[in-house]
Amino acid sequence: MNRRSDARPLSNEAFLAKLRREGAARYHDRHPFHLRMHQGKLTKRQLQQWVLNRYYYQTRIPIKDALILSKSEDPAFRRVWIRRVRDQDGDDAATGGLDSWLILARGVGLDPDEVRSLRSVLPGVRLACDGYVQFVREASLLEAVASSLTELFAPTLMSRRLDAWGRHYPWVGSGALTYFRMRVSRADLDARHAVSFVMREATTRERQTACIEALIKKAAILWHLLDCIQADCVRPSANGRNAHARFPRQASA
Ligand SMILES: O=C(O)c1cc(C(=O)O)c2c(n1)C(=O)C(=O)c1cc(C(=O)O)[nH]c1-2
Repeated sequence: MNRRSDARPLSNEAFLAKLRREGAARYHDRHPFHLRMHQGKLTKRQLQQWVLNRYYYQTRIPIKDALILSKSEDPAFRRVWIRRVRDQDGDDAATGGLDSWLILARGVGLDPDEVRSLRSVLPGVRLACDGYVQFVREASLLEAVASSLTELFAPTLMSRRLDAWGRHYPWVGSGALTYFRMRVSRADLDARHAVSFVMREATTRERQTACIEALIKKAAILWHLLDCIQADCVRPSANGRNAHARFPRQASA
């Protein structure tokens, strides 16, 4: 990694191209668990395990975004960024992203209260998501914003996911997929705002390098989350069938 302070900053075009290249190469759309999901190869229980564990990630998002808010001295920045907290928490108890995720949980046959309780979240998933919050807590505002740039790749993944779920898992029902539908445009909007901030603030090569490293770190966190889910529920058992360890309660209705 080039840390020389006399290296000239990349142009915005070259910097953004490098962010895209480094991020895309590591983004979790390529993870074997996602590939299996998109090919329709996940069982109902594996899909449930993903939904249950990913909820923990969702609950960390508004917390890390509140940390980012607290790092900014700029009302204009905060005015835009605070929308991310509201997007997840909603204006009331039934309108936010977290609630949409619980509708998804019910759609895949899970008990939303069980999911909300977080008590069945895998330890490794907890560590990965807490690692994201910890990173943002300790990072500069610029690095923290740069770490959100995995969202550059999220709209394409959401569209692919919507298509795959409609095709391969029709039993889930289209109404349960509102969260993904909503994220296609929201992630795009969020990423655009984050990109313009990063382009404006990363004025030296060192800062640009720190942004790229932050994005790589975040991509690794998302990847590790899926590694944990896969290790728990996709690993082959001795007789060649998938093992389903420690499974949460099913929805009663
Ligand atoms: O389902 C996904 O694949 C996925 C990926 C990402 C991402 O790429 O960071 C986010 C989300 N979902 C998401 O729902 C979300 O709210 C979100 C916020 C952030 C962030 O870092 O600020 N990433 C993501």
